[in-house]
Amino acid sequence: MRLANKTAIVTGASQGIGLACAQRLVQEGARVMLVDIRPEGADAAATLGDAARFHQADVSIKAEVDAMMAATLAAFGQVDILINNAGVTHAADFLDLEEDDFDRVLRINLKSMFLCSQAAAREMVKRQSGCIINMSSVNAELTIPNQVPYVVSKGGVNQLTRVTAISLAQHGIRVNAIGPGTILTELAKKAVLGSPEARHTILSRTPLGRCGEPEEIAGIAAFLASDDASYMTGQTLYADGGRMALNYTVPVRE
Ligand SMILES: NC(=O)C1=CN([C@@H]2O[C@H](COP(=O)(O)OP(=O)(O)OC[C@H]3O[C@@H](n4cnc5c(N)ncnc54)[C@H](OP(=O)(O)O)[C@@H]3O)[C@@H](O)[C@H]2O)C=CC1
Ligand SMILES: C[C@H](O)[C@@H]1OC(=O)[C@H](O)[C@@H]1O
Repeated sequence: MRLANKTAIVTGASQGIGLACAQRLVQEGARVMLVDIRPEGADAAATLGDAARFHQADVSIKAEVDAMMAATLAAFGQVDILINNAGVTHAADFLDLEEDDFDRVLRINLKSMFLCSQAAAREMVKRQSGCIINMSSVNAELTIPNQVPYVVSKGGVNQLTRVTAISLAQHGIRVNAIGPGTILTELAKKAVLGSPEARHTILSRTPLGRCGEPEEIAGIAAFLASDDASYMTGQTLYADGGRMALNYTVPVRE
C-alpha cells in the first residue's frame, strides 16, 4: 500500500491505460478521481468502491479542468498525484491533414496536460509536495507517417515533462512521463492493430515479441507516484517491449 492516504486524479480513466492506472492506485491505497470525456467512467469508478469517484470533463478546456479540480477538492480535500493520461490520435497523410484535426490532437494530448498540471500544481504547492505523471509514447521519438499531430504532441509531452519538472522542483513536486509501446487498448486497436499486416509490423519491431497490457503501464505509474521514485523528476520511462532499443527488425513469433 505505497499510496495510503494519497489522493489522485487520473484523466482518460474510463478505459484502457487510464482505467488500469486508477485501479492500481486504489489497490495501493489511494483515493482516485477518475476523469473522462466519456460517461462510462462512472461505472468503472463504482466498481472501485468508496475510494473512487468519477467526474466527466473535457480536460482540454480550462473551465472544465477548473470544475474537475473543484470536484476533487470537494470529494477528497487535496490533490497529491495527477496522471495526465487522456489522449487521442488522428490518422491522415501529411498532405491531407486538416488544420482542425491537427489542432484537436494537440489540444487534447498536450495543452490538456499543461492545464491540468497547472491546476494541480497550484494545490500541491500549498502542501509543498506532489507528483505529476504524463503519458507520453515511444512515438515521442519514433514516428508514424500518417499520425503527424500524434507524434508531434508526444514529442511535446516529453519537453513539457522536463520544463514542468524544473519549474516545480523547488516546491517538492516531481514530474515524470511514461512512454508506452503498443498497448492493447481501443486506441491502439483502431490506430495500428487493425490488420494482421499492421500487427506483424509492430511485432517485427518489438524484441519482447508482444504488445503490452494496460496493467503493465499502471505498475510503472504506481512506482513513479510512490516514494520509491523520490529522487526521480524530469524523466520519461519507456515501457515498450524493447522498441526504443531496437534499430532493426526481429523474427516475429506469432
Ligand atoms: N494504447 C497504446 O498503444 C498507447 C497509448 N499511449 C497513450 O496512453 C494514453 C491512454 O491511451 P489508451 O488507454 O490507449 O486510450 P483509450 O482511447 O483507450 O483511452 C483514452 C480515454 O481518454 C478519453 N479522452 C479523450 N479525449 C479526452 C478529453 N479531451 N478529456 C477527457 N478524456 C478524454 C477517451 O475518450 P474517447 O474514447 O471518447 O476519445 C478515452 O476514454 C494516451 O495518452 C495515449 O496517447 C501511449 C503509447 C501507446
Ligand atoms: C496511436 C498509436 O499508434 C498508439 O499509441 C502509441 O503511442 C503507440 O505507438 C500505439 O501504436
